[in-house]
Amino acid sequence: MTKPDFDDTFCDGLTELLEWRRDVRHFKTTPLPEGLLDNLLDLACLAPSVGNSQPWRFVLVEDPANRKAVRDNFQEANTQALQGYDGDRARLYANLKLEGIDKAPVQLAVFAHEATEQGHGLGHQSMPEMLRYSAVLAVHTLWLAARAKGVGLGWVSILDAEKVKQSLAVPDSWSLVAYCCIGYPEQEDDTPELVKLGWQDRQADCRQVLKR
Ligand SMILES: Cc1cc2c(cc1C)N(C[C@H](O)[C@H](O)[C@H](O)COP(=O)(O)O)c1[nH]c(=O)[nH]c(=O)c1N2
Repeated sequence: MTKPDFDDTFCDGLTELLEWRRDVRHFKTTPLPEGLLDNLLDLACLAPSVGNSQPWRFVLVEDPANRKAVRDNFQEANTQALQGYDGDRARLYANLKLEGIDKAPVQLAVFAHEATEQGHGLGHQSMPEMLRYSAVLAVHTLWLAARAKGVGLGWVSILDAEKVKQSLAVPDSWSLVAYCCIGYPEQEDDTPELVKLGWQDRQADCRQVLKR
């Protein structure tokens, strides 16, 4: 491959991509064009991984019964989560939409294969969580690649992960990292929904670095 030249125009575009990547919960039902999901997954697989283990495992959730199981799972976990809040915070939480499982045309569960032999154990023997972190990076790469094509992704984690594993009949050695709702967003924004709805502002001092 010819070495690319990441010129200023590219860098400005990359900045905009990072600024305009959103967690999407409101989707159009329009399906993705043929081949686009495969293309996005190919790009996700370019993510870095501990020992080059590439431990991400993708499950495309298409069966309506499985989608319903995940939706029911979310509703139960979300009801429990709500009980952890009181007063105004509880009222605010109850009004948040925290998943797009109802409409997203593509639903993708991402797992980390915790027993993979790929990578020969390099880099995660003392820190086993590195395999899960590697799968997280695949999700983030997918998130950005999707946004670059105008496709939104919403990460759902308000779930009982073990029940998701059972519903989708995946191997025991896989752990759930993300349940991704994917599709065209109803609207685009440069501000996170949780900021707009008053749940959590962006930190003013997010660049604060301790020096030791
Ligand atoms: C690990 C992890 C897990 C979740 C999320 C993100 C990440 C990184 N986010 C999305 C999260 O709320 C969102 O990223 C922030 O609010 C910031 O908004 P933008 O992603 O910048 O739009 C998320 N959102 C949601 O509505 N339901 C969820 O269960 C989760 N879970």
